[in-house]
Amino acid sequence: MEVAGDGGEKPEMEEVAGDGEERDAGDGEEEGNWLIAVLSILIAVLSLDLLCLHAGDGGEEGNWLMAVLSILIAVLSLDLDRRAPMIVPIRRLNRKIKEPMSVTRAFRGMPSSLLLSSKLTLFSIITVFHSFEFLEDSPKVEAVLTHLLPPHRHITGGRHITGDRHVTGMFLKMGHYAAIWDHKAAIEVTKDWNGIDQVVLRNPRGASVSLHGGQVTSWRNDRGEELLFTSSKAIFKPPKAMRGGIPICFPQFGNCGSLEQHGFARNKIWSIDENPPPLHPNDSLGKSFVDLLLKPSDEDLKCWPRCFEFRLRVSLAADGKLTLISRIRNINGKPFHFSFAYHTYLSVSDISEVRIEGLETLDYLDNLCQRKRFTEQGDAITFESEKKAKAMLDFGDDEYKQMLCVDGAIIEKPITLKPGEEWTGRLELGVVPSSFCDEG
Ligand SMILES: O=P(O)(O)OC[C@H]1O[C@H](O)[C@H](O)[C@@H](O)[C@@H]1O
Repeated sequence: MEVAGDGGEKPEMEEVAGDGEERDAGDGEEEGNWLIAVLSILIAVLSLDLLCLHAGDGGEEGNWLMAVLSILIAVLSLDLDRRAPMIVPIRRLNRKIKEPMSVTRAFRGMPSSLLLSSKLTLFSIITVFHSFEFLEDSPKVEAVLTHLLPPHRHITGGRHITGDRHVTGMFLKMGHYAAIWDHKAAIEVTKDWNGIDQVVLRNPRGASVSLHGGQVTSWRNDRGEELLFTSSKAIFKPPKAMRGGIPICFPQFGNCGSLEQHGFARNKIWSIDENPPPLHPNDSLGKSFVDLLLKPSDEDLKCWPRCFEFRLRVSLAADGKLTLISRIRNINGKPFHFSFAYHTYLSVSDISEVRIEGLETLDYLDNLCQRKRFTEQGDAITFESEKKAKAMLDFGDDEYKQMLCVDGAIIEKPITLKPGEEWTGRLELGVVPSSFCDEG
């Protein structure tokens, strides 16, 4: 498998050419148009036939109308193959929004007759994008400590408090690195500890993602140092997710629902999606990445009867930034709700030196206090002890000192997806020079 920017994947940029651009015949969409055209010609012939049969008996007006309309539809459908005029307004519309291609290209491969109804989907995607972003700035936080850590903040050193809280962060920065660009970005499929396929991203630092759970198990800096935590007591046996890396919690976070703890996605075998709906070119070019797919099995449908497709892109940029993009789609049936988390186990050298900034004044639910709601008062969260490690089989008694979870999550107010709608949630992890290190 090859990566974009390395000659392997057709650059997605080609798809964003000008509004009047002609589309390639043979891009897969013409099948629907041809079908409509052939059906329309058939109706036209039938109408003309009826016209002959009933000539003079007063019913021919309706038949003429149908024949003319069918011919018109046939001509339009054939024309769609050449110019796809219905796609143009959607492209124009997308120009006005932030992420045009991620939405426009989601329409590819659909018969043109469905494009109009897809516009509704377009808006719901945007709404979801916005509501997801809204949470970052909202002083009234709906989820448990939902916030985007602002750039140039650091995680290191500080004051001490105790807690087991859910902290959500979409961009987390820490430590120090020097950037080196390596054009030999590539991915490689190997086996994980259980013989299950895992994808290794090399760009030039490394990251690994197992098809078991779609779980990122490793993310390294340019010195080969591991940035994600894995417990020395981790159990590497399905069906449980191993303790470490970035397990995906879906369709439920924690035990707030009828499903198993953190939902079933982290315990399932995902597949590699060779032909995913495209994302923005910036999400591909110059990065090594893999697209994974999870669809419900018959067994999943018994405990959670919702028709969904969960696409996960894991990508590694040349500067070492790790990005996870989840796209969850309701493919038919009834609306459904879900909660979600990237359960990000970060490796830290000493938890007593860790300091999380950027969450002040936000609300949180404290798991160690029966999920009571509090408002964060301090200028940073720090840790002085813990209360759960000893009770956890797959976690060393003292390992809490080397581990910190800061999750991008939707917890308190689940996402609702109507049929055809898609939700996207993005997690970006980067390493930046710490101001604390600089001061040192
Ligand atoms: O043990 P797991 O099912 O993997 O859950 C791991 C952890 O997930 C969340 O962070 C919960 O708040 C913790 O209470 C729980 O211990």
